[in-house]
Amino acid sequence: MRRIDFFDTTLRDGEQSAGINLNTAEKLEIARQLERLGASVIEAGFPASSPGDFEAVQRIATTVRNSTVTGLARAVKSDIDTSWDALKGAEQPHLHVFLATSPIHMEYKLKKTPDQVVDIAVEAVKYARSKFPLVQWSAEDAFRSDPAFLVRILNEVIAAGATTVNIPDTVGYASPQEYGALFRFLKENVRGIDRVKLSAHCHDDLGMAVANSIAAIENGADQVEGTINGIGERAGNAALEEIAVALHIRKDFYNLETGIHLNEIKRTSELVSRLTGVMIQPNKAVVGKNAFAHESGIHQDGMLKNPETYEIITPALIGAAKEPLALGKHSGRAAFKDRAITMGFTVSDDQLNEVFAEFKELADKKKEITEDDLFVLFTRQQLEHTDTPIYDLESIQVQYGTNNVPTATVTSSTPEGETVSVATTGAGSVEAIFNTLELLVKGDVHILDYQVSSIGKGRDALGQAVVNLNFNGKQLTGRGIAQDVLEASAKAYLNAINRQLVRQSLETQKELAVETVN
Ligand SMILES: CC(=O)SCCNC(=O)CCNC(=O)[C@H](O)C(C)(C)COP(=O)(O)OP(=O)(O)OC[C@H]1O[C@@H](n2cnc3c(N)ncnc32)[C@H](O)[C@@H]1OP(=O)(O)O
Ligand SMILES: CC(C)C(=O)C(=O)O
Ligand SMILES: [Mg+2]
Repeated sequence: MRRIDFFDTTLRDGEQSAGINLNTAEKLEIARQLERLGASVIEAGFPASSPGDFEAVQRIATTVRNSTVTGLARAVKSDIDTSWDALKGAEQPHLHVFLATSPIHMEYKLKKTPDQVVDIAVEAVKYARSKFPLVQWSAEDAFRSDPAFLVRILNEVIAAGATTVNIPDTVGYASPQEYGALFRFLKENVRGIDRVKLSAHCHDDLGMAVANSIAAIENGADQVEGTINGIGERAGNAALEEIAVALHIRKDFYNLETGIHLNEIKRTSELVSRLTGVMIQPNKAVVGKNAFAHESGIHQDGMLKNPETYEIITPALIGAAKEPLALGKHSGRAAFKDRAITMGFTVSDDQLNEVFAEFKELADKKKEITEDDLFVLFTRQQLEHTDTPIYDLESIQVQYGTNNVPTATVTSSTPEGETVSVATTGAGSVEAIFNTLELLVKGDVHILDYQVSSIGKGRDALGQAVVNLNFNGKQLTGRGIAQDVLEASAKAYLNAINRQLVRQSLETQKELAVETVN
């Protein structure tokens, strides 16, 4: 049976979504889960883009063993060298190098003639192959490129040693029929195309990314690229879970295999949603909370008589139906560790002891510990473990009354090691908190977006706040969780700031290390 490889770019193109920034611990958790999901290739980041991305790619490359790990590079020697340093520890070092081929990108963005673009692409692929056994070359904005020029440059990069060639619809402009026809045309006209892997990479600007990816498969693509939950730049990328499930449910029609473990889909989707802070729309295909909810009487009647009347996918197929062991204040470490592993976390014994103590404290406060509560405990422990001096919220007090001006008082330790108390007012309680934190934090902060939601069900559910802000010119997302949404909001604000402080400290350490070597 013909096999389609799944190339997951959640950690690279997915992270390019406005407002998402994942640190190394978060990226590693997602990468491990993608490995369990059965992704053939995991694009872990863009090593030359920042020290943080370099570190994440390097950690993932040396940790993941059952998926090929790759990183993105421009057709520039220094990007390729940096990527080699990040990826050389991988089981099978793989580089993804790209260069735009459409007239508009070549003329206005690259300021190069088509001849120069061919030369640069060939040189980059040859140089990459002198280091990497596997090199994927992507023709950025391929769909808006001249097909004859695509044939020419693909002939050349394949001759130069590319092992995969990718034909992206970078701006999500294609229709399924046109995108499929382009793949058929390239299959028929490019020299040596059957010796390399042919890949499709679609964006969802017109809502056709999944349909276009499947059209490419129908016309000869060996690999599809996309992200979990379809996250990505602008309207996002093709949602890999939708492609995998569509190929499985319509196996009668497509007769293809993918290597994707479908029962890991739900867990992967939730992990990505929670770590990126990007909620899944309830009616989203496959992983939306309503994807299996039957609400109307006629549908419910049909379901009771025969579930197949209205259900073409079962929750069990994507791993959504498994009932976990209940955890509460009487539970011990064994069940707790088992649940951590089931939920996709990798915890050392020391980490486990630390989180277990927090779990017991929470279990004393709450009737029922839900999977959402546990998720918060595991991620908080992993994400806030840092030696970098940061802001650490000690207490918060908010005075609110319909006839008073809301006032917040915050006490926090600062990166300088002092404990500071600050108070000020705002139009509402949240604004008072944010205004107070603005006085506390050294630097320029602007709030861009703010959302609160409850985690789990019931009156004692935890509150989650997500704050998207600009700190000294950097766009950052912070999350905070607490029993009270006001405390969660303050924590989310400081979490965003602290993430940047940790990132800066990492960059300084890297620079010092380079200076020492030189
Ligand atoms: C379709 C895609 O998703 S492409 C991937 C997009 N992802 C990202 O851009 C995220 C990571 N990017 C970054 O961190 C930064 O853009 C960097 C580190 C790569 C480069 O930063 P800077 O050196 O400041 O350059 P800047 O981003 O302003 O401009 C990009 C430069 O790369 C050039 N460039 C763009 N694509 C390529 C390519 N594939 N190969 C070679 N050069 C390229 C541009 O023409 C521009 O060159 P110019 O400065 O001579 O005009
Ligand atoms: C870097 C390339 C593959 C890309 O993301 C695109 O063209 O959309
Ligand atoms: Mg893309």
